[in-house]
Amino acid sequence: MLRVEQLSHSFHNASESVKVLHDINLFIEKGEMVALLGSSGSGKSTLLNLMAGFMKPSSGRIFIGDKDIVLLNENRLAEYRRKHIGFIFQSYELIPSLTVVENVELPLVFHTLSPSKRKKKALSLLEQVGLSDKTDLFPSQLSGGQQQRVSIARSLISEPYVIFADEPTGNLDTRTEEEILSILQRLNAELDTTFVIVTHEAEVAEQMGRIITLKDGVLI
Ligand SMILES: Nc1ncnc2c1ncn2[C@@H]1O[C@H](COP(=O)(O)OP(=O)(O)OP(=O)(O)O)[C@@H](O)[C@H]1O
Repeated sequence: MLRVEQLSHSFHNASESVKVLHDINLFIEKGEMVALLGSSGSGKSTLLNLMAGFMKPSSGRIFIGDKDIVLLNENRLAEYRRKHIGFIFQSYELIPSLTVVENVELPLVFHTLSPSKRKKKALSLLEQVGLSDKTDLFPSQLSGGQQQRVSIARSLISEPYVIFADEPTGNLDTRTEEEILSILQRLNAELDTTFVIVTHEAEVAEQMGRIITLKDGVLI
């Protein structure tokens, strides 16, 4: 369901062009939970950002389902991302002025679903991540692990084909990391949502169904 073919990417600055991904090919099945493992600078975030449609590759193809997202123009790509792709960031990226439930509802603002149905859905997801008692608080009133659980609920609300997570436990202590990983594993099993999780920690990667390793921009 997620297929990358001959993907390469270079960054250009004033004087030079630096190639950071070299001819990447990979296939991820629906419902898989995959770790993208590699040391700092190996190109993990670049690959994730390309697959999530945050930027365009220098060359290659990225199919999500049967759609090559590289061919979409900026507007179409933004719409596609909003409807079909979920994202979990290391630093949560919640909106501080919105409550927990409003943050979770946010990806559905352009959706045709009525406000009451949106809220119902958000509350149900917050229950699934164990935050039913925090729905009307603001992000600053939550711990890091709780904020990450809000962002997990938010990533699921549009029922995306795939959720990309960039070092989702990078800011958390070991015990909270375990909690977050077990929530992701449970959601993966229960909802059959596909997860691609970037990490530089082998212990985190070992808890996923499959490990894809990047070294110096090459899959090994
Ligand atoms: N916008 C950019 N402009 C120029 N070079 C970049 C840019 N973004 C990333 N790079 C370079 O591309 C390479 C891969 O970076 P990337 O962030 O994908 O690695 P990473 O494996 O995710 O690293 P980390 O674990 O430290 O986040 C690095 O050498 C980095 O310096």
